[in-house]
Amino acid sequence: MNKYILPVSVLGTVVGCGVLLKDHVTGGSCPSKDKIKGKTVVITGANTGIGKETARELAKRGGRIIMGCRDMEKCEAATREIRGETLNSQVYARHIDLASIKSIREFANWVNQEEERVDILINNAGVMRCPHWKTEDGFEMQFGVNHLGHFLLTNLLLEKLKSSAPSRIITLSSLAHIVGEIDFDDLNWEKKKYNTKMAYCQSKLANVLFTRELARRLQGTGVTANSLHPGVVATELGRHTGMHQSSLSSSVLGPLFYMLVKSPKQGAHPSVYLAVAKELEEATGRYYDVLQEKEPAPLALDDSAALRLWDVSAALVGLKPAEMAPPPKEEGVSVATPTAQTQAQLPVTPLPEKV
Ligand SMILES: NC(=O)C1=CN([C@@H]2O[C@H](COP(=O)(O)OP(=O)(O)OC[C@H]3O[C@@H](n4cnc5c(N)ncnc54)[C@H](OP(=O)(O)O)[C@@H]3O)[C@@H](O)[C@H]2O)C=CC1
Ligand SMILES: CC1=C(/C=C/C(C)=C/C=C/C(C)=C/C=O)C(C)(C)CCC1
Repeated sequence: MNKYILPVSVLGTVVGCGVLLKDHVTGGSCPSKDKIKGKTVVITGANTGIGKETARELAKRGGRIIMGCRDMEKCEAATREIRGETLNSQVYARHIDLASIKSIREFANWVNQEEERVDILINNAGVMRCPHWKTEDGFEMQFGVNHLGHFLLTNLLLEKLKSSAPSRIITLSSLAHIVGEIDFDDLNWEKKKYNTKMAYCQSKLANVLFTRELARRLQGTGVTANSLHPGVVATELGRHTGMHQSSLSSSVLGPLFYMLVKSPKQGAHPSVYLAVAKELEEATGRYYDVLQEKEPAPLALDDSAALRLWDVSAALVGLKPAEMAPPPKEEGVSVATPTAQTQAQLPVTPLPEKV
């Protein structure tokens, strides 16, 4: 046996437990008690986990909550539960599948037509370490749902957010962004061997870079954009990791994990804080590690990568220049015209005709 394996494992376990304990201790309560009566919240992936607890807390604080989910049975069950508990009747279930451009456009059209305002958009839905699946439009699933889906949704709701200003966009990233890299030559994992962990990390780095470029484009509009890591939270996110199938996990590691990590209710505190706190009304372009503003990883501070990702993402999802946040005035024309390089990134499956 390699003599380093034992000390490295022990050190890894100690550091890992330290991170979990720190999260557990610091995730105790939401620092803001501000209410949001009269405000409308759109939140994705709200039928379970962090999203459901965020929706519940924001409903308690008086908001009108639009829960965007892909499984309507689960979504309606969650809205019934939240309405019953909070006595807030303005909690609604609406269909959105972030793995489908068509579905995202239908959801956004519905919100734009039916809702008077959107004050808070929470890009919460996520998928982690799934097999090498593709979205309806041919994108690698984690990049497609976690980044591209929210990129498109956010842009399609921007006019509504601007007309409701001051308003806020919150995107759930992860500490996992630190190990992520954006492979602009193969965003969809078509050329190299699929690595499901690194695909998740790439998508979470994309969340931070997207937020950075979005905040830059939204300067002066009254719409802010921030991203966050919610801590390590016991949710269904690990459903594709196989942990629940292993007997060691279910007998020993599972219960230990649940004791150490945060509950979904605690995991919702950062999203709620960024959504409601009066003192954060002008905070934008920031990354929060749980409740603390932190500098993200060096790759997440790369403005040219953020701009390039915006450009490629717009081309991939077929977002027209008139539909997206324009670059700041001094830069002139939109950067999102497809170039030879972005064309090369287009999915194998053709985009739907009506985009
Ligand atoms: N839990 C943790 O420790 C951490 C979580 N995060 C981030 O927090 C966010 C919330 O995750 P969490 O609550 O933990 O995970 P869960 O798996 O419990 O919840 C994820 C939600 O996303 C939804 N979702 C997945 N795919 C799609 C899709 N194609 N269209 C619409 N909705 C979809 C799920 O719907 P359905 O139930 O139908 O599958 C579910 O509602 C994610 O962005 C995650 O990356 C970041 C760091 C740590
Ligand atoms: C432990 C465990 C689970 C949860 C795993 C989770 C919730 C992992 C979270 C991952 C993180 C921290 C992602 C960061 O971006 C299951 C599968 C529910 C079943 C039982 C064992």
